[in-house]
Amino acid sequence: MKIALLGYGKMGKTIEAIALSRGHEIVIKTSEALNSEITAADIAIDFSIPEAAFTNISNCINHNIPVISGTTGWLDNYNKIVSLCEEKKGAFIYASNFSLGVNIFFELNKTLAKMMSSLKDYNVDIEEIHHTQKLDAPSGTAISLAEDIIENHNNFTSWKLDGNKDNVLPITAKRIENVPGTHNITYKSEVDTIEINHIAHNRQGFALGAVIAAEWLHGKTGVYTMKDVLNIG
Ligand SMILES: NC(=O)c1ccc[n+]([C@@H]2O[C@H](COP(=O)([O-])OP(=O)(O)OC[C@H]3O[C@@H](n4cnc5c(N)ncnc54)[C@H](O)[C@@H]3O)[C@@H](O)[C@H]2O)c1
Ligand SMILES: O=C(O)C1=N[C@H](C(=O)O)CCC1
Repeated sequence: MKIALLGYGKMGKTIEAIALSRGHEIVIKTSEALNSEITAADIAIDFSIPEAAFTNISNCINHNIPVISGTTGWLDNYNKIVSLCEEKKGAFIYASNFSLGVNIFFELNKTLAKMMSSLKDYNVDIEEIHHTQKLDAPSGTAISLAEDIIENHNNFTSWKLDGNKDNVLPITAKRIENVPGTHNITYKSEVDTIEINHIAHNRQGFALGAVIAAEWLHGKTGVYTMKDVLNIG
């Protein structure tokens, strides 16, 4: 496939290497708003910044280019993209985390939340740790994990960064040099602790998942998720 990389930072460069190794061609790579036509590409992969994602994705859909987005921190506009995609009969996948490991972790998190739902002696919290250049907090992955706990556990109605109220699931965000992405979910009582975690060792897993999603989406129309791509859960 001819791929446009919208965002050529840490993730864009990792995706480029994996896409080339799988026989794809990079026809556009940009680290700023695109001036040239996107139509040279078969598909676009957006890993840019929160302020740019909505425009980048809309531009692709308006030009009938299928688009994958891994950019986090723009989801207030997600429903607008879904509507645009339906109107234009476009193709779109967003995932807060494209790695296979995290998508398995998402399923574990839902199952654990269901199992813990009636056990009132446990306090739950989510901790995410990322590198110091990350622009958004909490991470998109932590928000996905929180939304899945809220849906599957009776005790919570919302989440909050550093929250400490009943019925509000607290998320803690830490920033440490060079950490690619760690997520810990902890259920703690007076007598014991149950913890599940996912630790990314590098960015390869995110990038491979994004390229696999692009290969899967090419030739389809509609709005999909990584659950559709990986057929898990
Ligand atoms: N979904 C996932 O699996 C996953 C994994 C890792 C990172 N991310 C997300 O991907 C995004 C990028 O992460 P990163 O680590 O590569 O960041 P980065 O800062 O290294 O790269 C972002 C790049 O986007 C460029 N940019 C700025 N404005 C732009 C515009 N209008 N159009 C295109 N590019 C523009 C910047 O110049 C920069 O080169 C972040 O939102 C991050 O949270 C998601
Ligand atoms: O490095 C980042 O930035 C990451 N962003 C995603 C998120 O916000 O969850 C995925 C993990 C890495």
